[in-house]
Amino acid sequence: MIVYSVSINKELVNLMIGTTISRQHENFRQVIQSYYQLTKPRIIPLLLITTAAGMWMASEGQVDPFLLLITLVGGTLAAASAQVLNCIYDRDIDYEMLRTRSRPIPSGRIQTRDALLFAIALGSASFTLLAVFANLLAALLAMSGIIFYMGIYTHLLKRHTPQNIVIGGAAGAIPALVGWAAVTGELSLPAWLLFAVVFLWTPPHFWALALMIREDYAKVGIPMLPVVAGEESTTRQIWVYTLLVVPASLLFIYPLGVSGVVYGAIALVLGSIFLQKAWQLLQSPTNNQLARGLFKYSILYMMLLCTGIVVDSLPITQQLSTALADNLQTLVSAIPFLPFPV
Ligand code: HEM
Ligand SMILES: CC(C)=CCC/C(C)=C/CC/C(C)=C/COP(=O)(O)OP(=O)(O)O
Repeated sequence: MIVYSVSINKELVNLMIGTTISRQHENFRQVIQSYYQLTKPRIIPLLLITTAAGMWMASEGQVDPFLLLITLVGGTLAAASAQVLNCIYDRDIDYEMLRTRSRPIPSGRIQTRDALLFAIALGSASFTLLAVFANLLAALLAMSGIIFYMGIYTHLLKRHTPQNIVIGGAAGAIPALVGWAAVTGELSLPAWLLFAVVFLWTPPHFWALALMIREDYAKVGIPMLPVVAGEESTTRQIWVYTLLVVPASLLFIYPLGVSGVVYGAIALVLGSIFLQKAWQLLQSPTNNQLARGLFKYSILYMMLLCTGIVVDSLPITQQLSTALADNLQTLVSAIPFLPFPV
């Protein structure tokens, strides 16, 4: 009888220990998940793609894999730090907006003080990694990205002017500079052009989204363009920036000469679709489906444009384009009585 009750008690204790351990395990998993969410992780891959494009262009298709890894990890840490600081600063409005209410700080899963320590740790790790294994310029640029996003966009502009994302968009374009600087240790014209392309792309990217969620912004008094100026004016400005970004993306080919025909073909196709979608939205400014389509496409556009830069810079692509150009020249010169020399 006694033996029987001892064995039951043992089982009970084991069960309780097991439950406690699995509950602790579950809590730990939730804490990690909350810190992860605090960094707004879905945006980071595209920022890194612009960094990678800068690196490939700067190294003419032959990137040192170790430097690539270091720069992408350093860039991730910097972007994560910037996003955590933004989450801390905006916790009041994030609590009010439907889209952001369940973020870790407004939902009470992470305390502000802990988030601040996390942001400082991420920023310090990024600076150290980039300064030690890439170079000081890349590290300082990444830090300027954090300061610009937090100090200029989030603090000075976001709540005060409908031009917030135009000027603030510069923060999102800095990762492209980080990539170029990590390879060369300086910033030259192609790096600034890549910066300009991301900068000009940001208004169509963001305002298309803002058109869909303008009520949320209006509720918390954020003067996003669709709230202040209405749909027609917003779609007009989206159209203007799309008209600027597409030709800007072609300047890599001429006059800069850092990208070739492969990139040119990709940029032309992508640009035409971007213009078509922005034009359609301009014709129907209140059509949410079109706004959603443009927002989604803007992400695909930047992803593929940067991929185009990378593919074009690869030595194999360069060889193929040279061979293609030579063959074309031979073919053309074989045509008799051409009115011009080849
Ligand atoms: C000031 C500039 C920018 C503003 C205000 C802005 C704003 C936003 C907002 C509010 C969202 C929705 C996020 C959510 O639902 O939580 C978003 C999505 C996104 N943004 Fe931007 N953005 C900016 C610049 C950029 C840049 C420079 C990039 C990368 C190059 C980028 C990449 C993305 C991506 C990939 C998404 C989709 C995330 C998902 O899958 O939900 N954004 N952006
Ligand atoms: C080099 C470096 C570290 C650069 C920083 C790049 C960076 C973090 C860009 C973020 C751009 C972005 C998604 C802004 C949205 O902010 P929001 O506050 O309007 O978005 P929300 O409404 O979703 O909170």
